[in-house]
Amino acid sequence: MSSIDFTSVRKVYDGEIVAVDGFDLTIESGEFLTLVGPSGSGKSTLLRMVAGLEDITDGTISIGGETVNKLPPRHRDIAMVFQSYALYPHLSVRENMAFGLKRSTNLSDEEIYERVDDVAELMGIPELLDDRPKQLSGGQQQRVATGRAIVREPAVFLFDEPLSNLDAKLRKHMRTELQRMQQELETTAIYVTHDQEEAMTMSDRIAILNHGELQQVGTPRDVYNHPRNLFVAQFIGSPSMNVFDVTYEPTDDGGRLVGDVDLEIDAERAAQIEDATTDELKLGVRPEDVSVSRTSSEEHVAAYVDIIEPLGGHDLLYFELEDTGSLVSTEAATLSDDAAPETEVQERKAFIEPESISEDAHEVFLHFDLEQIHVFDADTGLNVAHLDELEREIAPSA
Ligand SMILES: Nc1ncnc2c1ncn2[C@@H]1O[C@H](COP(=O)(O)OP(=O)(O)OP(=O)(O)O)[C@@H](O)[C@H]1O
Repeated sequence: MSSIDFTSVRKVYDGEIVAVDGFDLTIESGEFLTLVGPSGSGKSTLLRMVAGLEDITDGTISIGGETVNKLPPRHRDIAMVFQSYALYPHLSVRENMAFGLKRSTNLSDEEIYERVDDVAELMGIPELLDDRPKQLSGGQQQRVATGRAIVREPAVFLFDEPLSNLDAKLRKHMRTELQRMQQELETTAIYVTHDQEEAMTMSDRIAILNHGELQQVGTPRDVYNHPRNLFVAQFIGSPSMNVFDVTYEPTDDGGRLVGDVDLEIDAERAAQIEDATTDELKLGVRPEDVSVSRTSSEEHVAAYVDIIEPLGGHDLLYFELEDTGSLVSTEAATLSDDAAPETEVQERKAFIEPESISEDAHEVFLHFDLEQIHVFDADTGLNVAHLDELEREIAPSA
């Protein structure tokens, strides 16, 4: 078990392409940390620098307290699992799993095959040990590739999108398997993925990257509920957070957000907004924090039903705002046929059944849960709830 420390890590390719810029992070021993971010944000570069497959332009990376910048990959005590499983086609599963150990340790054949048997048991593949890779399904090959990494008992696992070649169902299954395996072994792991659902379900913490810079690191719940900036807010969560352009107007007992929508806010949030660098703000609200009703109230936003996407367990509903035409998504439970009538959800659902969309009565009123809204400074993208925290970072002695 080993912690991993990144200190001011920077990577520049060809003297001009800045792939990673001033990356600072400590991954605790035994932690499962996922790196997410859009394509080109520097995830693979970071992973490859930990593995020793890429030079570090500036800064240091330490594993278990030892700086590894100049250490060759084979001395770093890491094992990497890639998107392509890279199994040797002419070797059996048993030989594939034993291959690395035979080359890099002084263990006897007997000890090596004993370890291979134990790991095959852990990965649920003992009956495949005599097969060749081409006889295996994608999921089975993935297990062998992971098993081959585990057999080496490394201090650190590095996963580079290991599930992206699998179909959706198998992916979910393997996600659970990898989690179980990691909990059992308690090996420090860095996992790179595009798939934010994978990140949310598997990780102890998630680090979100954009343009080579760390945007936020925290538990899945933390980054979802308290996004530090607009980028994180929109990147994490599916469907994405709804975002509106608004400006702020003070009132006697708080303030109002006015623009695409018009909402009253309390004094605490008003005080946060007053610290923003600009009057231009972005209001964010997650789909599950928007509710729909037929009746108007003081704090509502008038909208029209646009699209209904049935997703099985629930429906995803899209509305167009009456005044501005902005689209808003929200979620509603799908009703079973025998659900009690008169429930609020059923009434809501009945009101927006597709048949009713063409009728005049399809105007609805959206209510935002004011406790759950997020406000961002449009210039800096920062969540106004984090502005004072940022000031402390900039001027720690103040
Ligand atoms: N060998 C290389 N030479 C030059 N530029 C590179 C090299 N590898 C990566 N880059 C650039 O560095 C930046 C970060 O790339 P990287 O592959 O780390 O991103 P990523 O987040 O892993 O992307 P993806 O999700 O598409 O794999 C990109 O601009 C990319 O074009």
